Amino acid sequence: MSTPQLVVHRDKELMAQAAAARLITKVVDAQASRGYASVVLTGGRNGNGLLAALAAAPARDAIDWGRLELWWGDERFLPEGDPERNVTQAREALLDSVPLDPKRVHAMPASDGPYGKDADAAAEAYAAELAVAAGPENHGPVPSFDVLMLGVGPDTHVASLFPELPAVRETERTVVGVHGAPKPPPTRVTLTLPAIRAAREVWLLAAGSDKAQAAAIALSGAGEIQAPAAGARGRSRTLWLLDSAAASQLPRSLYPPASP
Ligand SMILES: O=C1O[C@H](COP(=O)(O)O)[C@@H](O)[C@H](O)[C@H]1O
Repeated sequence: MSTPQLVVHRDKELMAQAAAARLITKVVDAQASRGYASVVLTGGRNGNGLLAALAAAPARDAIDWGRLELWWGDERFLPEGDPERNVTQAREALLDSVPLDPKRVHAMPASDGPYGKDADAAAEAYAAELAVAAGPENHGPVPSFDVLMLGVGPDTHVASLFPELPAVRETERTVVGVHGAPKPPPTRVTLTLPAIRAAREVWLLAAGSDKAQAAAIALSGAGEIQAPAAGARGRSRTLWLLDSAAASQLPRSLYPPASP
């Protein structure tokens, strides 16, 4: 697993634009070398900000949208089309305005879908979908995602892995249902840390002063059960993309002050 690297931008707008530019390059490179790219999207303000910046970037046309596999790191287990669902927000920010192949858009099940209100069954089904997509060259029952993005909650949660809840302790299953999440809605579906760690690159997005303490805790040696963001690592690269407000409480050893 890789050691976290940090990139700090002036503000959240610049962070979103720079992350969008970085994602375009990553996807174009993967498509050039392998024919397709696979990306895991995150919900939350910073993830949606990145998607909106991508929608506004002229270079977005460099991506072959029909050869992009999209997955989600977590979902709020709500009815299809609910405005609080991560996929609904992603569609609004970007997905509805680009020519994706619907067969390659792997949204997590909704609470009015085939599994009804059973978030555990929905999680099992998503795990099976991931397993089908994983090839023999992959490291286990999930594809080797090119980039897996994660927002970071003020409590250090990533995806729907909240501190101390059973989901963050999962070591076998790749997707689990979450019950009693401290952030609404209480029922969710999430990738687990083993699935997250199958990604080539994991990018953690943190902008705003409400993320400063979480970033400082996760990057200062905290355990992943207490601070799930600390356990989110990519196989080749772990990249924290921050704005200066979110970086404001980092220890100086990690983020030295700018030279005069
Ligand atoms: O509920 C969620 O929250 C986190 C963080 O969101 P933010 O708005 O505080 O940035 C997000 O990463 C996750 O996907 C989402 O379901």
